[in-house]
Amino acid sequence: MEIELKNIHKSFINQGKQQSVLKGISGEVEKGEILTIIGPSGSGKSTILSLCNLLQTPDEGELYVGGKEIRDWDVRNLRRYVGIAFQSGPMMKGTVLENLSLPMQLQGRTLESPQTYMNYVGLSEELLSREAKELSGGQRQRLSLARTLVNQPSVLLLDEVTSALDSKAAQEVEELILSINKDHKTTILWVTHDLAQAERVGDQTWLIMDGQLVEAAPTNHFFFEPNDQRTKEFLHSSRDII
Ligand SMILES: Nc1ncnc2c1ncn2[C@@H]1O[C@H](COP(=O)(O)OP(=O)(O)OP(=O)(O)O)[C@@H](O)[C@H]1O
Repeated sequence: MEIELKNIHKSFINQGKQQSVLKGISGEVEKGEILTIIGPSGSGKSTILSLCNLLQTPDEGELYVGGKEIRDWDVRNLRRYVGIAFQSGPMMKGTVLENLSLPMQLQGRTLESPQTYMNYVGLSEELLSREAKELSGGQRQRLSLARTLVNQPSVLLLDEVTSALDSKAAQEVEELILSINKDHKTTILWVTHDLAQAERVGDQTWLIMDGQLVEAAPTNHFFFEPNDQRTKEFLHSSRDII
């Protein structure tokens, strides 16, 4: 098992009040599997991702990554093992090469053959000397994925990585992610608002509502024959909106 959550709780203090955001989440993700995580806005999906690479720590419960409890991981090693990419593909000031090299630079190393990474994600090598901020949304997202790949992560956490892109770029980035999964057996936890995408790419799907895991099932099963009434209602109302 690559990821295992056992009764995970997480609260935040917001405006002086304690807000319980995850209320006892338990679930498992196998090595090489793509888990799609769906649910209403504010239900706790991104918080689950943030626990898996120690951007946050759980208040209660156990979380195993690669068989090791999250609190036993050295943060720097964990972040090499678990890569994360966000909606906007955030870049620092500087060239594409500087941005791509960042993970190595942080380890005091140099990135060998940046061209290989550029080619892999479908970016021209000529872009290496350009300012990263000048890239289009789709190019930035490709670069952001390339940057996570530099560490050869076993797990990738994806938070709405295609939702800011036009449909062509979104499709291309989606295909890129599927080939990363296939080529490297990377385990992927993929938060998305796009239910059609969750259905297309997932092996397993979770529905999170109000900090609880309402339903976890193989993706086909989840979309065709959901068990829980709340899943049926969520799928129904979301499809109405689309
Ligand atoms: N670092 C934080 N500090 C305080 N509150 C937070 C923090 N991170 C998340 N929250 C709160 O936790 C709740 C769940 O947030 P989270 O981002 O996990 O939801 P989500 O399901 O990913 O939402 P969305 O689909 O809108 O991205 C929200 O009410 C949010 O305000």
